[in-house]
Amino acid sequence: MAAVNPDLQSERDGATFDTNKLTFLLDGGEGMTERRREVEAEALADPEVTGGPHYHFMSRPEQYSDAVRKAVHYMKQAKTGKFDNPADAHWYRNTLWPNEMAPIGLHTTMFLPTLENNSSPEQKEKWAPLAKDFKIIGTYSQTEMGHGTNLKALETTATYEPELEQFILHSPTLSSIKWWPGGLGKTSNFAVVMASMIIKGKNYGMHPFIVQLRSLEDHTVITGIEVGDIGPKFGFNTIDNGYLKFDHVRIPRENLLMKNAVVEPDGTYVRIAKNEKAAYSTMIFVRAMIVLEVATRGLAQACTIAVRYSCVRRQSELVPGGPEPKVLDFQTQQYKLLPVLASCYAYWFSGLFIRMTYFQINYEIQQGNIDLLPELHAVSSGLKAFTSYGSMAGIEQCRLACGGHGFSQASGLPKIYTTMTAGCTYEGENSVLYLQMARYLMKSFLQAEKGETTTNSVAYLSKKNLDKCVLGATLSPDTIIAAYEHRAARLVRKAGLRVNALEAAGKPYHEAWNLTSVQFTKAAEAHCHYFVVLKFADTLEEMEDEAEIHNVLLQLFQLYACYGITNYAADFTEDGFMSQEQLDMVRLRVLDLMADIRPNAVALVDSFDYPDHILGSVLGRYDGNVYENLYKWAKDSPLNKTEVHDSYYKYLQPMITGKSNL
Ligand SMILES: CCCCCCC/C=C/C(=O)SCCNC(=O)CCNC(=O)[C@H](O)C(C)(C)COP(=O)(O)OP(=O)(O)OC[C@H]1O[C@@H](n2cnc3c(N)ncnc32)[C@H](O)[C@@H]1OP(=O)(O)O
Ligand SMILES: Cc1cc2nc3c(=O)[nH]c(=O)nc-3n(C[C@H](O)[C@H](O)[C@H](O)COP(=O)(O)OP(=O)(O)OC[C@H]3O[C@@H](n4cnc5c(N)ncnc54)[C@H](O)[C@@H]3O)c2cc1C
Repeated sequence: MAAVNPDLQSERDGATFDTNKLTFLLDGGEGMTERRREVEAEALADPEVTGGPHYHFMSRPEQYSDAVRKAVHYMKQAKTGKFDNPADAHWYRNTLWPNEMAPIGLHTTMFLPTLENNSSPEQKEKWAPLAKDFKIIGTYSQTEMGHGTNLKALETTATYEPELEQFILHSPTLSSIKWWPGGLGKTSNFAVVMASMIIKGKNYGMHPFIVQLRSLEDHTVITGIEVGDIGPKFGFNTIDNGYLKFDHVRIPRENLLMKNAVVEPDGTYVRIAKNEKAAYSTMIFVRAMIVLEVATRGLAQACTIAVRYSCVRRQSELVPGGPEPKVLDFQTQQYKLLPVLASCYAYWFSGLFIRMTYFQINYEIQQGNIDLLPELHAVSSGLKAFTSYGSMAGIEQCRLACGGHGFSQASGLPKIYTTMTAGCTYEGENSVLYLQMARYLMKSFLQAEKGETTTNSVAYLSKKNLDKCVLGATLSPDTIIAAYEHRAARLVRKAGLRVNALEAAGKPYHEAWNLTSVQFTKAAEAHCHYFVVLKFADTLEEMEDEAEIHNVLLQLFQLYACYGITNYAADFTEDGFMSQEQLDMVRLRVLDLMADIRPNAVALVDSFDYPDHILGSVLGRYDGNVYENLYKWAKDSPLNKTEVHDSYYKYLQPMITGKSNL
């Protein structure tokens, strides 16, 4: 391994805490870190994983094809049983497809979970082993060209025919063509298809059906089905997001996944699930996972790259006539990066929380207790929206902080950005999800107005909130939480009262709601912000005695909270809750906290523990040897394969010399 750039080494030498210990906390324990590192090390040593053509120097068809090669490698490994622990599989996949979507990504994240959670026991026994063993490869096909958000308006029909005990799948219009599902275009031979079920002329709404799309012998498309790739996108080059059109395709009655609703042979419809939105369960699962796995990890990688590079990059003067400083020593550079780094830690702890909560509540739901489903739906929707937007903005900030080299694919940042930003749209567009959370907030507000106690994430709505902020220079977590509670409660209340007032003035509820929806999305955002602050504070409180780590995490917590207050100053001050003096103090504390955190900046990103292969960045290399590797990168560019490019002979030569050597 090459020697570490002394500018980076000095940062590591100056850190006040042991990065390994912080890594353990982030991973959920020392044992988890060790196992992750083992899986990554094994993958990194495998030429099938790290070899192959250079991602950025391939065309899109080549990128897809190479991703399929890797998929086959993954499936062969998985078939040996080595990934029976889902976490192992996850680490392996992250190393195999760094910041890329795998062509079989939907198979593992949505197809298999839907089979497992929406099938009857007999169906699960039939389909899950086939999917687990990759004997069938599937995707989750819900969105249509005309509708992704409004699931009640999905047009694909599944019409039951009792005589033959079959459903007939059909795409009646252009807008009903399934559009976007990952891995649908070329890779999958099966899909869970969400279609409106019609029995004897009655529409029972969206239900999941398992449908074969392609032959298991030669991958040819099943008669009556048209399927293909939807073409180049903003990112996601390695995955074949697809379209799918049905022309009266017949499937057996048993292909309706029947955990939540059964259709008997004579066409009698029997609903089993207690909640009519039971068919939406896979979306909750994925939203809960996106917080940590997509939003936070993407941001953590971007922070790693930008912070390391900012300690290697020297530019301009800090002391007149003095040596060029590391750019991270400029206060403005710290202001670009350190609040983003603090938000990354904040999201991380919320991500761990929602992942754990999902499994706890889902277990209850599986036992038949659905009391906490609305809370889970609201929190997972809100956090998905809040963290994916914050990460998208943060990654872009990291790219800008890298100056010109940030614009090069060599930085790794464009790929991280385009992959991550899709998370603001898929699995529920962010505004739509904030509005789902807002429905929950409105209901909770009405409960609180009636004097009822609200619980869980909205417990603060029925509490007596402070009228005046008591935040002082010590920035104690309790006073910070109280300030965020006050802001969220006030915005929720203001929006709720406006709905009531508009209704009292004669507007129908739906109109009053739409006229308040901007306020409500802001209230939902404020609620999520409060929640993320709260979970960060909880983490600090639960930490065992690791004083050095506690100190630096407390600084990050305070920076996250203070930066949030300065960014949304009006929300905290306009009702007289926070004084101008307190706001001024908070603004200055942001600057002080950045100075406190600055010496640990590299250690804080090193603690994310990303191998260079996953970062895929010349700027963010662990060894900091940026310039020699930028030079090498340029030399490897396909345009440099020949001294004179073909286009010269084709176009320039005839113009310049009047002749052509072609
Ligand atoms: C780990 C990384 C993996 C990355 C890969 C991911 C690749 C991407 C895949 C996809 O994008 S798959 C497609 C995802 N699609 C969506 O997310 C669609 C978004 N739309 C919706 O979720 C819904 O349509 C809607 C916006 C929630 C509205 O639905 P609907 O019109 O049916 O609702 P209403 O009749 O208005 O009722 C709302 C009512 O229902 C409750 N509710 C909504 N969703 C759920 C749910 N999932 N679980 C439980 N309850 C739900 C909601 O709270 C309302 O309740 P009340 O307020 O009426 O009590
Ligand atoms: C990369 C990627 C991968 C995807 N993978 C899959 C997949 O594997 N399977 C699958 O089934 N789907 C997939 N999708 C589709 C995805 O789930 C939808 O695109 C997403 O749910 C948004 O729906 P839409 O496209 O209909 O947006 P629209 O709803 O058309 O959004 C357009 C605008 O309208 C606004 N809007 C819509 N409804 C409302 C409302 N009720 N109130 C206020 N504003 C509203 C939105 O906020 C947005 O600003 C994928 C999409 C992408 C980009």
